[in-house]
Amino acid sequence: MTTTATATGADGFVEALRAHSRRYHDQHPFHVRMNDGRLSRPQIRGWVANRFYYQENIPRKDAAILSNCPDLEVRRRWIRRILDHDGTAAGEGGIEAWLRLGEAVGLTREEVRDHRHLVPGVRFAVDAYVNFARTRPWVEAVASSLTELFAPDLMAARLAAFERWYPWIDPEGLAYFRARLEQAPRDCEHALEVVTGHCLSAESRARAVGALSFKCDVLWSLMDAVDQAYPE
Ligand SMILES: O=C(O)c1cc(C(=O)O)c2c(n1)C(=O)C(=O)c1cc(C(=O)O)[nH]c1-2
Repeated sequence: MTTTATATGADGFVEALRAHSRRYHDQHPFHVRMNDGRLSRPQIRGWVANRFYYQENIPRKDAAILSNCPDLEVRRRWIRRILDHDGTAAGEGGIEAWLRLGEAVGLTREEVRDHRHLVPGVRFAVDAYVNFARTRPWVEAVASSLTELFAPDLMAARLAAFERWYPWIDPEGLAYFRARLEQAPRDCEHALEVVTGHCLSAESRARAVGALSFKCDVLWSLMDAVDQAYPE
């Protein structure tokens, strides 16, 4: 990508980050087919079961960022992400909402939780993301979360597509995506504030852009693995 070359001035930096929308997984052929209503029930089920591994690892990724972050004020806000996914009691939170999505598409909670459908490429992609957050400087890990800048448009399109093309899925099962429509903009506003506040040199900006590029690869690889496992 040529985007790293433009990661110099403050405006150019944000522009270089936003330019990654061109590499976002909304353009992956599997997502395109999903939003065009062209996926079969087994394909939808395969995606939901595999994406669960991403969902359950997001809070572990965020805990890794917290453990590496020396800034009290950042931690105070970042911790909210873990609570959003884990909830604060049984029956709450994003992971629970994803399990309900699983039930709505015809999967038992057990078969989603025990990873029997999880394919190696999805495991590798998600594990790479968690390892990145554990081992890279925390600001880079924050930058890698910025794919969420592009997520709300995809969530809105996905909600509309599911209601239109997949009427066999109980709309109540889509609550996870509705919640993300509000959570993602709040989360990425904070992440962008952290990244623009900490990355002041050309070098640190290039590293942040590189981190976002890596994350685009994580999401794309995840979709490649699902696409290959559940062919048309
Ligand atoms: O369904 C999607 O397309 C999608 C994408 C992303 C993303 O762009 O990383 C996230 C989510 N969903 C999501 O639900 C979520 O909680 C989330 C957390 C993060 C992150 O990197 O911290 N990304 C995403």
